Amino acid sequence: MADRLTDRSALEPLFAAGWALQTDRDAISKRYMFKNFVEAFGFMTRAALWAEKLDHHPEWSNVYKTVDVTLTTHDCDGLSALDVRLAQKMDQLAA
Ligand SMILES: C[C@H](O)[C@H](O)[C@H]1CNC2=NC(N)=NC(=O)C2=N1
Repeated sequence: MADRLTDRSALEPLFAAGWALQTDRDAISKRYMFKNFVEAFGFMTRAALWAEKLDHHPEWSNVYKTVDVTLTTHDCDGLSALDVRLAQKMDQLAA
């Protein structure tokens, strides 16, 4: 079971990389834009395998070449270190 993130400084590099805190819940979101649908769906496929490996899963949606991602930890009802890890991994995969 993941613990709620107490050291919020871990989020600063993610804000610099385009992630933002949601206003209505303890969650971070980012919009990824790709060249086309195949690039967007390829990203989702690779991210899904990492999500499964980390046993931590995104809330996300895809329209054509746009992927909207929200990360939070349902088990602790807020952000945990797992969200930071998955956000970093997704940024690597999208680069
Ligand atoms: C039983 C299972 O490991 C848990 O329910 C995991 C699965 N994936 C998860 N993903 C996310 N985002 N939050 C969770 O709390 C969570 N819990």
